[in-house]
Amino acid sequence: MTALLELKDITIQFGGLMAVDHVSLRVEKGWISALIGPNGAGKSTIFNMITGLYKPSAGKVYFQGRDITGLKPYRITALGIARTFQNIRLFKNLSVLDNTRIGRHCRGRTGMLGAITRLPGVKKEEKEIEERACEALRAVDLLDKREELAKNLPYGEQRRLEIARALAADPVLLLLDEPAAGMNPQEKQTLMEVVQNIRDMGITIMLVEHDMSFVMNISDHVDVLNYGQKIASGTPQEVQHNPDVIEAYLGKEVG
Ligand SMILES: Nc1ncnc2c1ncn2[C@@H]1O[C@H](COP(=O)(O)OP(=O)(O)OP(=O)(O)O)[C@@H](O)[C@H]1O
Repeated sequence: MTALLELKDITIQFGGLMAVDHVSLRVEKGWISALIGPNGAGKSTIFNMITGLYKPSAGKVYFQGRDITGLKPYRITALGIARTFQNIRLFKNLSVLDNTRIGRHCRGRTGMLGAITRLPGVKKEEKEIEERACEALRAVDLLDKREELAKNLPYGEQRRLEIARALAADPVLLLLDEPAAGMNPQEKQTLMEVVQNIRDMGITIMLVEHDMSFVMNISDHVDVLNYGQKIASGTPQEVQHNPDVIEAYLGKEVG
């Protein structure tokens, strides 16, 4: 069966550095799939190749069976892949709702001219954008904060707002880059519930995360990278007991 996302032998070099070295992996529809590995292993670089920010020097990215290698980021978003970034990228002085609406612009039809000239379709589209943005906020449990300015939200909620913005693009696959970074245990618990809720909405999730207990608790599948190479793949339990994985984490307990 065709995987929702499939990387085949993707490779990228930066100067002499092989940042990602012939990595193949699959993400099946409905999974929460994690990509883990020590610092500098190549995890974010893989996200950047999936989303079109970097073009692999070799290998292919397939999404829903279609070759999307090297497509522009906006085309990849339009095909159904949305993402968050490691660092917070909100418009701090805009409301929570407006920040979420921005995520929807890739689905807009009427464009700038329509908005300026107030063509009949615009009002309908604006209403639809607002409805979808509210659905995304509900999914991350922030709907009651929609009128707040983004900068007034506590840290954990700002990170959930970023997820809402990505959700507003109506993704089939959502990529989360270190979603739990910097969160306290309560914020992580809420995030875990939110991620599971999003999966239950039928959206497949791939995440990069350093917090091993978060990863091991939430994931259906884990791929492990070290120095740009894939060293293990399987269920959380399988990778936790894999000697190569234990060694990559320098004997630290994984999980
Ligand atoms: N644009 C770039 N130019 C040069 N080197 C880069 C670039 N992007 C990433 N690298 C290098 O590629 C390697 C992999 O980086 P990447 O950010 O993908 O690692 P990571 O696994 O996400 O690490 P972390 O967990 O610390 O975020 C690192 O050695 C990094 O310095």
